Amino acid sequence: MKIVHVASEMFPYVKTGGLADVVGALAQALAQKGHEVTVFLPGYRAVLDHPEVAPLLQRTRRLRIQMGDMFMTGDVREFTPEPNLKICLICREEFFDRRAPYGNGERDYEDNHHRFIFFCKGVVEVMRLYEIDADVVHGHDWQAGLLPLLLRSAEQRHGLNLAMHTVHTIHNIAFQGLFPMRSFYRTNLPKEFMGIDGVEYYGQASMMKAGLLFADRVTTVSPQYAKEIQTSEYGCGLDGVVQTRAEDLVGMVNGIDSAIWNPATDARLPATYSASDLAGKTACRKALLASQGFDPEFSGTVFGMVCRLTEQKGVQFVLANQAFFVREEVRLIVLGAGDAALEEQMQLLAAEHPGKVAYKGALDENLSHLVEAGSDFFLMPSLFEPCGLNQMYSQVYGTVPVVTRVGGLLDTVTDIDSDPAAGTGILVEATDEGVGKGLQRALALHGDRSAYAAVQQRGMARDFGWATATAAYEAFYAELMG
Ligand SMILES: Nc1ncnc2c1ncn2[C@@H]1O[C@H](COP(=O)(O)OP(=O)(O)O[C@H]2O[C@H](CO)[C@@H](O)[C@H](O)[C@H]2O)[C@@H](O)[C@H]1O
Repeated sequence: MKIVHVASEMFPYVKTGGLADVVGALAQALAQKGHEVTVFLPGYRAVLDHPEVAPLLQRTRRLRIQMGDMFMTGDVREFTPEPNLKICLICREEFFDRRAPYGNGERDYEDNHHRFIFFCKGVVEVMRLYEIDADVVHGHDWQAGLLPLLLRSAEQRHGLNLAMHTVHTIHNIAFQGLFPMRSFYRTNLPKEFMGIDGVEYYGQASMMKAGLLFADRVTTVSPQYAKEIQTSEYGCGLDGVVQTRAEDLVGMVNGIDSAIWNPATDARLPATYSASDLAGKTACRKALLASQGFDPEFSGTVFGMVCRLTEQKGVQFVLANQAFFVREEVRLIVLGAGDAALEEQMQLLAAEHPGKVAYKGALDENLSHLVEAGSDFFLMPSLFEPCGLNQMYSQVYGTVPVVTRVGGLLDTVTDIDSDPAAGTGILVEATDEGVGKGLQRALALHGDRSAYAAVQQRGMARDFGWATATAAYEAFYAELMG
């Protein structure tokens, strides 16, 4: 099949969260299965400067993109990291040559709507220039939301076929790409799409809504989240729109990239290990504790957490339970950047209890692997979680996850009390008290070394590799094509 993915992030070139891991792994897995895969990304500074990209990069074509009543120039540069996989970067310095993809750390860039209208239009234009008649054009999240509409309108205008089918995947419905309706003219789409049956959302325009309404099929990243986003509790205001697509909506759990997240081969760790020999895990634990200024021989319980520091990830529940971490014979190690207020509170907690709590507010790929490998428990008490990757990494790294009963967490972690024979983690309610109970259950489990070891072994035996997810996407594409 000829498959085009359109996304704003892709590991290893640019990553702010799980979207990057998924796009990177899925595109590669499909290419390895013999499909002809093209991935479109914005030409961010991070990508252009990436050491694996710069030597391969070719500037291929100038682009002239209509944005309302003016034309903007840009260019497309491409590289081929491996057979069957081509990456096309839609470049325009003014839009994408910036320090970070979406904002300056304090606020989102004010021209994000122009940037991603330009990006989607650039994709369509390159597909036209290269005559890519794709079997499937698969867009991810709000940044690609306008693509189905723009594709179909370009096909009409130019009288050609660009895509047989379009798919839109929701990785997180909380981010919707809202922009002022007065900027809609920049899309050059017919006015009929401005209304309530189009992109209009409470007086603004919503790129996510455009993707949801106009893609042939909609997917999300777990069956549970597919159900949840049809409710007002989790739909973030778009539940009504999702309901209208219920028949075309499917939830498929992400995989994890076993070439990168595998304790037996992980080059980022000081020692590797497997279920049959956990000596390397002990070495990682010591290295993790030492890296945070703790005694490497500490024998209590080590809790780790790696996430974007936002309410979604339940950081507030951890902060609300700070008395637990201060009182008990435990260590807490948190890695995550994000919301300024949460960062400040976490910083304060670590500063007040330097012997017990460590916090690093930055993106650090190496440390994220060490936290996964060296902790006894991984905390992921999300308020909502479309799929989640770290709870899967944790299980295969022999680190017992403590997670809330939501979204993909519910689909991928089995509770040790509800199912003692198959349990791989601790599931809790998404409240301060629920998380507090989970922490106590973790302590009790860790106190019973043979019970803990059994849970660890069951987690490590689980297979979350991309083979299953890739097969699911292939079957889904095949069904789409009839
Ligand atoms: N400070 C830091 N340093 C290094 N690495 C860090 C880091 N902070 C986070 N990460 C990494 O970023 C990734 C986070 O992935 P998730 O899927 O858990 O969450 P995210 O909410 O970003 O993704 C959204 O999209 C994905 C993909 O579909 C869904 O799984 C998820 O539920 C949805 O919210 C992991 O690889 C993690 O290790």
